[in-house]
Amino acid sequence: MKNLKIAIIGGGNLGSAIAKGLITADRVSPSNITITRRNLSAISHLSEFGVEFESNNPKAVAGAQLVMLAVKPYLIDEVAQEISPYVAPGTIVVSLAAGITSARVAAHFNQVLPVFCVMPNTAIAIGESMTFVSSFQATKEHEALVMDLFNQMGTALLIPEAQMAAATVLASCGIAYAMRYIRASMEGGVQMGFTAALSQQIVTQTVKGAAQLIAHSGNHPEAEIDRVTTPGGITIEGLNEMEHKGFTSSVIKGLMAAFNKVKNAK
Ligand SMILES: NC(=O)C1=CN([C@@H]2O[C@H](COP(=O)(O)OP(=O)(O)OC[C@H]3O[C@@H](n4cnc5c(N)ncnc54)[C@H](O)[C@@H]3O)[C@@H](O)[C@H]2O)C=CC1
Ligand SMILES: O=C(O)[C@@H]1CCC=N1
Repeated sequence: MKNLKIAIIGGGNLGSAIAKGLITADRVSPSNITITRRNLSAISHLSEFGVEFESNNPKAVAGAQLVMLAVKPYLIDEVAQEISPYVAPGTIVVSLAAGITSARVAAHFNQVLPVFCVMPNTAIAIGESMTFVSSFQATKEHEALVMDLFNQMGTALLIPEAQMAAATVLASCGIAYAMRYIRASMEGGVQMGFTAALSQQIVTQTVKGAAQLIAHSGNHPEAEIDRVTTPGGITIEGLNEMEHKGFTSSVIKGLMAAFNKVKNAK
């Protein structure tokens, strides 16, 4: 794994986060990772990690054993076409583009290649991603390699591609929805008199504790809520007011709006 040569095409938010995650996990040598972007100065901060930079995509993929496509979905066809003649036989192609099928990516290559759709979230930069993987034209060995790679940077699950749209919404977009809850709570904290910085510290630790409680116990969240909620007490006042204002319904409606968007991606 250390010697695996990886090209990351598109050093934006996700591509850079993956580069950092790979290096932090210490399973791939930084010098074996090449990251591309049209404007290289925008990713110069990654030089401290020891990765290679390249503005020429064909050069970056030549010699790579695994190529990650981390450009916006509307650029996937163009980039796959561009690199197709330079990709060595047997190269593993990982598409990170939300809403783009692996068959569509695979069709751009003039040879049969193992293609994976991989959907992480930005916590991949710190090894805490929830990542989904689906495979196309791949062997069990390819699957094991890709799963091993992404399991180094959080938790990876192999799923049928048909579930990828829902997975994208719940985990990849989901990290933004969780952040929005954190921000809302922080604003409440400021209104109650905490500084923004202290409010952030309090809410961050509280949300981390909540996530770890259910992760460790496997309990349903409502069982943990029951432990907090004194009958006729303070917590239930807040919970019920949030529900009167449509908290659960808002979250589900937001998820479904995102789900419809990703299912209709072009
Ligand atoms: N940001 C996220 O949390 C997640 C993003 N994704 C997917 O990852 C992909 C990238 O998303 P982001 O990183 O958010 O976008 P981004 O816009 O931050 O990054 C894309 C990068 O590709 C570069 N680029 C554009 N054309 C290029 C080319 N021809 N050659 C090399 N680089 C080129 C852009 O300059 C940009 O820096 C998208 O397809 C998105 O659906 C998937 C899961 C999560
Ligand atoms: O918002 C987006 O389109 C991308 C896909 C998943 C997370 N970010």
